[in-house]
Amino acid sequence: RLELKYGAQYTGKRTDAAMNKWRSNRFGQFIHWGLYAIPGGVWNGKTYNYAAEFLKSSAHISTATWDSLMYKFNPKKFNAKEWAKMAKKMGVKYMTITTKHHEGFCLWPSRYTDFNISNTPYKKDILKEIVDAYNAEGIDVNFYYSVLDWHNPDWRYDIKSKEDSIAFRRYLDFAENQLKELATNYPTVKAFWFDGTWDASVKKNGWWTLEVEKMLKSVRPGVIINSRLRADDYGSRHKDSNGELMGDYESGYERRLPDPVKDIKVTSWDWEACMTIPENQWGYHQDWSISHVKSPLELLEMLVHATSMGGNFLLNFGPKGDGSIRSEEQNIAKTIGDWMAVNGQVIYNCDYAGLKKQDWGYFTREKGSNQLNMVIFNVPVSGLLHVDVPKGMILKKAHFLTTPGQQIKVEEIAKNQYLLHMPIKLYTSPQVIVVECDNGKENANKYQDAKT
Ligand SMILES: Cc1ccc([C@@H]2N[C@@H](C)[C@@H](O)[C@H]2O)cc1
Repeated sequence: RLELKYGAQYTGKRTDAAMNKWRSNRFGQFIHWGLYAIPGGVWNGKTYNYAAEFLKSSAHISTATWDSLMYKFNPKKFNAKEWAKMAKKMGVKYMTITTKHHEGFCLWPSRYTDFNISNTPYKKDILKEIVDAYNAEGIDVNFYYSVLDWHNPDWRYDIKSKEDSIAFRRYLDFAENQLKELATNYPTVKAFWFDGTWDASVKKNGWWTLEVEKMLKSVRPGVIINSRLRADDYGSRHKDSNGELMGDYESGYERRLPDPVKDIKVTSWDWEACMTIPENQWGYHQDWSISHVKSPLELLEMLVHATSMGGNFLLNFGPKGDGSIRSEEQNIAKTIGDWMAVNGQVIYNCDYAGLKKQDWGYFTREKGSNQLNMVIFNVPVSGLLHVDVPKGMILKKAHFLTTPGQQIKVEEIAKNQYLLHMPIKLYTSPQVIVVECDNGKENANKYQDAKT
């Protein structure tokens, strides 16, 4: 093991109330909203297929031109309460919003830069309106903050000279001041989601990433920090040079999920996957015909997949420049929300159940419960749902979550193997079966292993 000054500060999962709430939330709404939402991926009549929040670079727009978009930011259709109501109906328990993305524009009236909401025609503290509206709906609010900042002249991608290190040190002070401002002025913030930390300049300043984590936790005790902020003494990110996870949860899954077999080890730490609805658009893009747009059921399966592996799922919305939410996103919120209203108990406060992944879908289990949840996406033509149980686990009764009176046949077919007999019919939404189980029982060894 290497002696590290800026490595992981603890090992294992945090079990304090704030982290237990973060974990039990499971389902969150990501919101990417900034000046990039105004052009929405189109510049001088040309559509750029790359991520809309990168239009400044994909369309080679000068900083002066891009920054002048600030004078056009005046979301006439913005209504924080409507956003929060839609999120509530979708069934999210938390929301993470871009306070400042790579463009450097701040949604809050920061006293450390004029490139902020107070100098737009909108003027008001839009971040406060959003935080208050979501909190009023009982939804926790987390802040995304990009360390990478295209606007601030002190930003550096690498440190190649004395001037670079002097300028970048000014930048790090600026960023730390902004973060302290956010943690102080928005006291209900529950977590910070850092992005834009992959460049050499940040990797060479691992000390700063630990200083920021400590500062935020002293200003806002219990606050949760993602691993993506952190670099250690040797520039190792997310996990330190001893392989220990830094920050409070792993945030390496972006537009992808851990494999239920190959990546099963993620079940031993906290993690979150963030996901776009199109193939790769975080900010609003006018033309979603340029890539696959995930259906509500595809996204719902990802949410269940994440819960089944003990992780959170953060689904991204990109509001338009005028503050309205596009119809595809409204539809997804409604469809997922309708399912969550009936089946949310197999997501909220649920975790990895400890069983082997099966083709028909996913297992989840509520902490300390003797009830096993089975969420079925792929109904077998036989109607027979195969279950392999760990040694000592016995399956007893089962029923569809929505029809507790109607038993589903549970048949033990071999040592630690069961079949559940699912009625064969057309199902048009993911089905949930709850199974009463006993642990720590010795199975009657009535099954003979073959000799080979
Ligand atoms: C190469 C690359 C850089 C930054 C990103 C940002 N991280 C996501 C969470 C979004 O904020 C995206 O703009 C994505 C890809």
